[in-house]
Amino acid sequence: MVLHVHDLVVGSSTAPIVTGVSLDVAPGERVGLVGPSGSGKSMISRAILGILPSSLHAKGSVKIGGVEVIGAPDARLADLRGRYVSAVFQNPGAALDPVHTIAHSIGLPLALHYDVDRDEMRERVLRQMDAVDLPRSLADAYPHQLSGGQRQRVAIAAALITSPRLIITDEPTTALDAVVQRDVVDLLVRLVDGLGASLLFITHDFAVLRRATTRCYVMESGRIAESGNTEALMRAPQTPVGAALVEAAEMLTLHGTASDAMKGGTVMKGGVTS
Ligand SMILES: Nc1ncnc2c1ncn2[C@@H]1O[C@H](COP(=O)(O)OP(=O)(O)OP(=O)(O)O)[C@@H](O)[C@H]1O
Repeated sequence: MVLHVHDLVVGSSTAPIVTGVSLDVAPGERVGLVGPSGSGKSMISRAILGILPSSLHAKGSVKIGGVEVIGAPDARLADLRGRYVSAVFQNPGAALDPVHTIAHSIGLPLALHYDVDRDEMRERVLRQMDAVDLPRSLADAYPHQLSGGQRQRVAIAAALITSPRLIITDEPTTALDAVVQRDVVDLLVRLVDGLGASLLFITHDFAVLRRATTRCYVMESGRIAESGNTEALMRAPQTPVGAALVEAAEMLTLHGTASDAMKGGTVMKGGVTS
């Protein structure tokens, strides 16, 4: 297994947040973790990445590529995060450093974890920009000059530049409008499949999950309520929380209209569209 979570408990000294979650992600598999706001999805992703707030603790087992994460020393976790597992979070505007160029942000994981000379770094960054459909002319631009969709492409480029085996995304497209959201999800799926990597896609939105995953776990109040094939679960959810999330997704749609397309294709300085 690329990711094996067994009986994970996350909480503070007074309150449990995640209460005994087990889940698996196989090599090359795209798996969803879906649940209402506050159900504990982000705490699971943080426990997996070893970045829980200091007031919270984790018990149980989280193995990434067979390596136990819970209780592992920080240096080992940092190395694992750089080489084996990457994350893409919501709101890349906040995640990207405003004083650094796009090329710097994309190349940073490579610079931190591998010995790569300047010319090779530039070439790898430019190739990575091609892979996420960002024009090379943006290499020396700054995050504020890009649209939300372009910034999310920068975050994806940075997350994938080290060719990780597992990518964890936590609501990566929530801040984007429908058409840009669909394009970013499709791009992520294409790149993850191209790398032969695995994806754990965290969201509250089944409409997005259907595009991104083949199997999913539904969370409610810190535990897994049900799991199964994403399409099958959407056709026949077995729990009230599953049914409510599917119903909510049916009211939204990822098939954009002409007016969505107008909104999505925001023309940026230099005539670049998102
Ligand atoms: N530092 C913290 N200390 C104590 N409780 C916390 C802390 N951070 C979050 N929580 C609580 O943990 C619960 C789960 O939060 P979490 O962010 O994992 O939910 P989520 O399913 O990801 O929700 P959303 O979709 O809104 O991001 C919430 O009730 C939240 O209030």
